[in-house]
Amino acid sequence: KEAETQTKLANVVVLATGGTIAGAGASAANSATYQAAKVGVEQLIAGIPELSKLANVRGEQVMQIASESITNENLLQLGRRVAELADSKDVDGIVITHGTDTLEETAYFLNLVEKTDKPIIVVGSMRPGTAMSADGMLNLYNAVAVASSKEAHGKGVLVTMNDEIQSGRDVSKMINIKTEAFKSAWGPLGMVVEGKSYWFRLPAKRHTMDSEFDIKNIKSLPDVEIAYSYGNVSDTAYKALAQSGAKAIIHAGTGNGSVSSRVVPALQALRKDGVQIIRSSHVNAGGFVLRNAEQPDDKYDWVVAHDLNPQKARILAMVALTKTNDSKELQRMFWEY
Ligand SMILES: NC(=O)C[C@H](N)C(=O)O
Repeated sequence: KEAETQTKLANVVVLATGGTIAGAGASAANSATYQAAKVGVEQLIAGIPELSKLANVRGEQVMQIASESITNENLLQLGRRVAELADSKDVDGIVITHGTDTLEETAYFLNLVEKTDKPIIVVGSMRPGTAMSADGMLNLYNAVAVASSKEAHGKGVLVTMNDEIQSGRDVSKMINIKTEAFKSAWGPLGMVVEGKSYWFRLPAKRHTMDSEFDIKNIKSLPDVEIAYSYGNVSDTAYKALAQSGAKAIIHAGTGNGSVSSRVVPALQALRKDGVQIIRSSHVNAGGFVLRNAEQPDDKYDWVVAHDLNPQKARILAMVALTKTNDSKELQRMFWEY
């Protein structure tokens, strides 16, 4: 009987990349002062014996870094490993443990390029495992629960933090000191409670199986950079980024992705030189940038990022530029993904 239930469990692979979920502090009181990326994947899994009731779980250490240091090469390496595992008949679901600082970028990247309907869950924690009320254990338990569930198939890359199931496309780190850190302007897709998931809505944007992008066809990612806007901003950063080889610049704009009159001439000139200009917004609760609102995008041949924040806009721009450098095509992709 025991053996029978064992064989029915889903096979879930935990790909560990580091972050605070693998962090360690000097004392249990250190919830904010600690070193990220210290604990190995075997130890993370062994720390939660209850996982064995949810799935057959095995771990792989893909890298061991704090996520603020992730590079495009790291993204590609992770993406390729995820694709290999997703292609394997022996794998039913994939969990990626990740630092929270760039978790939203990696989750969105995988959401765009992984051609699978198998569950891919990205998870992190706000406190290291050594701290009182550490959140990593439950977040990881929830990630494995969702990864091993039938209902999570075909819903794109997901993020399980603070008992919520979020779309990897929409979710963003909104605060750096609370365990309730990850939010989406459009709300979570569901909840996971005591190892069971409860769903309320589905992602509307193209992802995974329905995406025109495939990690297997992406050899490298082009240089896309972000320039931040504010009162009295100068055009120095924009020009410098273009000069250093950026193929597209994400304008992390004020409000509705608005552009200072001090910067507009430089952006017009850069576009004429072939650099793609993509207007996003750095407003905290989620921007909503529309074409030809605030700036004449049609006239200047600029692109708008719509509701994608600057760091997510950078991910889509890089992936999109592997296929096209046509601004109209880029804009279509920014509406569809
Ligand atoms: N909470 C965290 O995971 C933060 C850490 N700096 C990281 O992103 O790796």
